[in-house]
Amino acid sequence: MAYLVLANGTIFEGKRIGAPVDRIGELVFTTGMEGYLETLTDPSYYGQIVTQTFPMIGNYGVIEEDFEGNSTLFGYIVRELCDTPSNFRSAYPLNDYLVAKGIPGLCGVDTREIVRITREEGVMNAMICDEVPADLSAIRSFTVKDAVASVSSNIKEFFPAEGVEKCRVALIDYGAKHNIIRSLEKRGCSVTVWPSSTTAETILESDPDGIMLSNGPGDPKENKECIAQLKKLIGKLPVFGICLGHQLTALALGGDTIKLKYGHRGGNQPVKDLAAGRTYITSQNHGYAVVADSLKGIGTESFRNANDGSCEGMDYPDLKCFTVQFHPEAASGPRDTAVLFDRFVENMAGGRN
Ligand SMILES: NC(=O)CC[C@H](N)C(=O)O
Repeated sequence: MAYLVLANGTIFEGKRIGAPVDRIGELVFTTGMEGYLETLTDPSYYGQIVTQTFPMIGNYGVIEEDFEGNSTLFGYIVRELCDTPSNFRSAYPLNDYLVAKGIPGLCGVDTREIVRITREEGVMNAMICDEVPADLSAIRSFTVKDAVASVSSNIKEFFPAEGVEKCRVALIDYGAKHNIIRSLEKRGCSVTVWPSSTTAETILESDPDGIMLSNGPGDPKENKECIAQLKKLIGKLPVFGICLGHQLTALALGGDTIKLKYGHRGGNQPVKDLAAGRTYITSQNHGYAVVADSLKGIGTESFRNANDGSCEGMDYPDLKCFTVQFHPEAASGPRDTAVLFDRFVENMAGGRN
């Protein structure tokens, strides 16, 4: 028996999976019904213990081609872990992956109850452990720190366009999912991935046609240096920001972000396109949101979450910049908003500011 101990004192009993280590993290849940490999390899989960609400995980094993990045999450909680995967693409069972990556987890946990508590009380810290600690202060005081620096690449990397090169994109890697790169390559863009610590001057010297700002982990406000660099980039070239990239753009332009009660994670988040009046079902993974009102006169809210009314996108037409909170690259989840990559390519093909 092992335990998941929540900061509010609730204790769940379960069976160990993955690496046999104790770990504290921020406990979150994802409602994705598939895509556990993409979840496990999305760098935006750095510092978090992820609970899967879908009751059986691991039944199609591990397929490395589906990975979105490095595994940086701190823990993994499932109702039932399948150790007899059946899929022609599966290379090995999921537990082998968790062990190899040093990710501790629990199975046999009532994940519905975790969701109920998190929805009622808000997101909180928790610990995966073999023995319940007498004092919960270490759990309560944990915070996710230096998240972006911990997951961003240290080196510049180049990915050629598929077919004829139409545009050259500079992608700032705050913890980018691979499918952002693939979505651009497919549309005739070559992509240079830059570490998050790169200066605006270095990026501008490389003479790209546009700048893509990736997703990434942690509190957007922590990234003071990245925000300072963005202030020098926005307005110079077409910009497209996703998730953390959306939040950092808002902060760079003088706007504000807030922490949501329990965030949006999964492949079934309804988002309304405010100009077109239609709603898309989107893939999401975030705990913070932009305060649209804080950007009055600077940008307009383009998308809004149909469940809780939080901001899901901003347009800054004068700056040839647009950003979204959800994930148009999907992986996993619905691909309905992939058309936003086409909009970015059109902005780049239309010339520079
Ligand atoms: N996927 C992301 O980019 C997440 C952004 C940010 N870390 C948040 O949780 O809101």
